[in-house]
Amino acid sequence: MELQLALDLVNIPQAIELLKEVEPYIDIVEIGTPVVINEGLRAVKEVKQAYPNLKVLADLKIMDAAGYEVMKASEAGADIITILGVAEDESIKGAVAEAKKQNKKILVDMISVKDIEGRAKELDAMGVDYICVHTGYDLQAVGQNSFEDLKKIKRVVKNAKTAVAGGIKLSTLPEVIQAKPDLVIVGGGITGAEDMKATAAEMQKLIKQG
Ligand SMILES: O=C([C@H](O)CO)[C@H](O)[C@H](O)COP(=O)(O)O
Repeated sequence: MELQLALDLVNIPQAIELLKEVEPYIDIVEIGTPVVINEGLRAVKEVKQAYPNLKVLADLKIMDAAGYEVMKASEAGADIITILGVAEDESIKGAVAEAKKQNKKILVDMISVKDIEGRAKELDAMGVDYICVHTGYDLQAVGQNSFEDLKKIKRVVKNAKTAVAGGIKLSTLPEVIQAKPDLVIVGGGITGAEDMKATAAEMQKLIKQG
C-alpha cells in the first residue's frame, strides 16, 4: 500500500517548500488539478526537477485528446497521469497506448461514474494501471465519501491497482486501510493539518502496518 500526497491549493514554490517537510513519508506527489490550471505543466516539471526520486502524478483529469495530453504530461516528467472514468473508451485506450509508449502509468479517476462496478470491470479490461474511487470537493461538502465504492471495486478489479481519494483524514485512515487499497490519496488531511510532518509520518506508519 502506498501513500500519495495531493497538492491542490499551492503554487510551485509553495509545493517545493512543503515537500521538504513531508517527502520522506510519501511515495507519490500529486500535482493537483487546480495547480495545473494555475501553473500549467511547468508545475510537474519543476517539482520533478526538485525531487527526481519522487514519483509525480499529474492530475489532468483528461476527458478528450487523451494520447496528446498524456504525451505532454510525460514530457513534463509525470510518472502517472489521470484520466476520467466517464471518458469515452477511445480516449481511455488512447491514454493507455501513449502511456505504454512513454513508459508511464494511467490512473482512472472514477469521479461521477454511476455504475462503479460495471465501469471498473471495463476499465480493468482496457489495461489501465490504477482505478481510483474519488469523492471530489463538491460532494465532500455534502458529507459523502468513497469508502463503500472502494469495497465495490476491490470485488471486481483483477489486474489494475485500486486507489481511493477524497477527504481522507488521519481519523478515517484506519477504515480505508481495512479495505486494502493499493494506493491511498490524501490532500487536505495532510496539508491542512497543524503538524504536516507528524501527520504524514503517522499516516505512513499506519499504511506500512497495513
Ligand atoms: O482530486 C482532487 C480534487 O478533485 C481537487 O482537484 C483532490 O486532489 C483529491 O480529492 C484529494 O484531496 P483531498 O480530498 O483534500 O484529500
